[in-house]
Amino acid sequence: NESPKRQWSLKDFDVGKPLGKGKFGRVYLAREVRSKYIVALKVIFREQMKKYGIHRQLMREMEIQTSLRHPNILRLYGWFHDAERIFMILEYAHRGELYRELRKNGHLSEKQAATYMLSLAQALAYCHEKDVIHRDIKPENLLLDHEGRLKIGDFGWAVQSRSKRYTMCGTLDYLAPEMVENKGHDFAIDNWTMGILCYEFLYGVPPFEAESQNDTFKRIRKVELNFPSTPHISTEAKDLIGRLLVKDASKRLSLQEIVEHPWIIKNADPSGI
Ligand SMILES: Clc1cnc2c(Nc3ccc(N4CCOCC4)cc3)nc(-c3cccnc3)cn12
Repeated sequence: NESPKRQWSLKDFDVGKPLGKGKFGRVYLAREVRSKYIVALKVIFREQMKKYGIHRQLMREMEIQTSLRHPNILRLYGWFHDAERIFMILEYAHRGELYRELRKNGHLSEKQAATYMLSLAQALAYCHEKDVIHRDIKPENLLLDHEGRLKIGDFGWAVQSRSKRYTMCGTLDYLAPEMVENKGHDFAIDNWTMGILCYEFLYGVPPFEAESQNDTFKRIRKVELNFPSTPHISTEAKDLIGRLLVKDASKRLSLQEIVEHPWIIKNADPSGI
């Protein structure tokens, strides 16, 4: 039973400190005045939207994120606008960006990495069931709630479609070969990205990082994957990464196979924490 979509406005919120800057605007801590409920308020300037021509993409993002209900997907409760800004009322992730945790500790334990991989696989399986390809799962878009549970935060590049997509998106390090070679891509794109993320969770750096953009492209195209000797990572973890970072998209492990992989079964905490 849907709560009636009420019309929100800025006067319904006490706006607090900025939480961070996104690409097209800022995110603020805010409290809904009547319920005292804490939310994150993402503010995007119409000027910026026009300049980057992201109006359609933003509307698509909001349609998509509003319709998704999953413990590992950040809720979008609603939105409103005034003359110069669009406001998105988002679930507040109390422990901020997973990125910060990764930078603070250098790399994650195998148990923590496997737990986040399981949460991601379950969230993406849910998205794919609803024909949503996220395409931009990178640490900056991953947030942690008050219990440390992973939340996919930003659906900025998500698309709702079955057809192959051609728009270039994502940070270089996360681009899959089919995107670098500008072939079409589909759901398997998120599986490639999970391989990149798993590697980065365990080693603290993405696998194809290189001095120049060109070198990164070359390493991605050749899937030039090597595992440093430290930190020591289990063979099962390397096996999972090796089965995701596969050039032929049709040969990558499916989300279901990720969930059933021995390394995940052995190390992931099903509670997501
Ligand atoms: Cl959407 C959305 C929902 N919740 C958040 C959030 N939450 C959040 C919580 C806590 C801390 N702090 C915890 C103590 O140490 C200092 C940081 C930061 C962000 N951050 C961002 C964001 C966006 C861009 C850059 N940087 C952060 C977006 N968010």
